[in-house]
Amino acid sequence: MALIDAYGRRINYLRLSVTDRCNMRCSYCMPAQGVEKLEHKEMLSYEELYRVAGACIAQGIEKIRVTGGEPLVRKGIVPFLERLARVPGLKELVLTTNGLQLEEMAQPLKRAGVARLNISLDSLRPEVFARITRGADLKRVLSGIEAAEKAGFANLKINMVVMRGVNDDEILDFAALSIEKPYTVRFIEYMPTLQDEGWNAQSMPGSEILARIAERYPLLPMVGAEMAGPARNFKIEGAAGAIGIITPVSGHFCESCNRIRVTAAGRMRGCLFSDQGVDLKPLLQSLDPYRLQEEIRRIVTHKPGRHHIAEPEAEKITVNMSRIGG
Ligand SMILES: Nc1nc2c(ncn2[C@@H]2O[C@H](COP(=O)(O)OP(=O)(O)OP(=O)(O)O)[C@@H](O)[C@H]2O)c(=O)[nH]1
Ligand SMILES: C[S@@+](CC[C@H](N)C(=O)[O-])C[C@H]1O[C@@H](n2cnc3c(N)ncnc32)[C@H](O)[C@@H]1O
Ligand code: SF4
Ligand code: SF4
Repeated sequence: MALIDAYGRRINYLRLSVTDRCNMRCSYCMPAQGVEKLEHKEMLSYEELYRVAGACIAQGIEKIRVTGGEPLVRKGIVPFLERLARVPGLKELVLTTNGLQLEEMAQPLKRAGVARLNISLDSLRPEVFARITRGADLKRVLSGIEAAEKAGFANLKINMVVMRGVNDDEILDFAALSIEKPYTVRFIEYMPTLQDEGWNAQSMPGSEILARIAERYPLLPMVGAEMAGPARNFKIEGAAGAIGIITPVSGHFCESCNRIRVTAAGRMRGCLFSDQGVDLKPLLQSLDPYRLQEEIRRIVTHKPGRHHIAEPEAEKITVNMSRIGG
């Protein structure tokens, strides 16, 4: 079965946020005081998440990315992933993490059947990293990345949100990382999810990021893989890894969007930047197993064509990234 939306886009990728809790407080993701936490009963249980994932896979989802908050802080995550990885029809189970717990968890995640990891890392300088994350220890994340490599995770992706005046002076250092290491280092435009004053001044267009890298290193364009996310990829000649640019603000990739989301509060939504969605909890109580599948199809049918975040006259909505999962 295939899920096709009103714009003819094939939806085969689910981003599943398993918790709103996080052991970092990145400045671009949450306000300094943090965000109001969900109560445990407001979140889906693993059993419920498993049923939602199963219903999505039965409808045509082939790739699930587990995210959060920080997915690795939820107790029992490894057995849950192990069970999820075995659902027939699921081609790829992948995870996005801040890397803080990978030193201990990389091997168990590999054994559980997680195919790939994307790791967020916004600075290679301890003080800058601590400032952006409001206190996290860079060393632990770097050891976590190493542990992931040792555990056998190939094609690690490193996600860097570029912020002008904060970490843009490290763009070339991150690009150089892709020369030595077989990682795909991805530069992400800062999105106005918090509607914070001055985000526009900090958000750096992908074209400028690319130009800075291309000035120093010749870049070769690469072809995108099937079920790939939103990045455009390049390679520095002779590099072990690759470079990706994700431009949700300056050049949105909505026309090729292939995803739906489930938030930590158990809402399925069609678009990162739209409030439209459905509360899955009552559907999971229903005795009719087809109601959940019908609602998944309805969300896909009504999926918005695109976001309008870069348009000054558009309605401004605050997007709680740690609940939605990015
Ligand atoms: N605007 C927008 N941004 C997205 C979307 N999906 C992911 N992102 C952002 O892209 C960045 C990277 O996301 P990841 O969690 O690594 O997922 P991905 O890029 O889909 O990963 P791959 O499947 O490995 O390509 C994060 O900043 C996300 O918030 C999307 O559908 N719309
Ligand atoms: C919400 S986090 C959840 C997973 C995990 N905690 C992590 O940080 O990788 C998922 C992704 O969203 C990205 N993100 C959060 N807020 C963002 C923003 N305002 N602009 C761009 N990317 C953002 C993060 O950099 C991260 O790569
Ligand atoms: S959810 Fe991810 S991006 Fe948000 S504060 Fe936590 S580590 Fe940072
Ligand atoms: S903003 Fe919405 S439509 Fe555009 S790529 Fe993201 S989820 Fe898809």
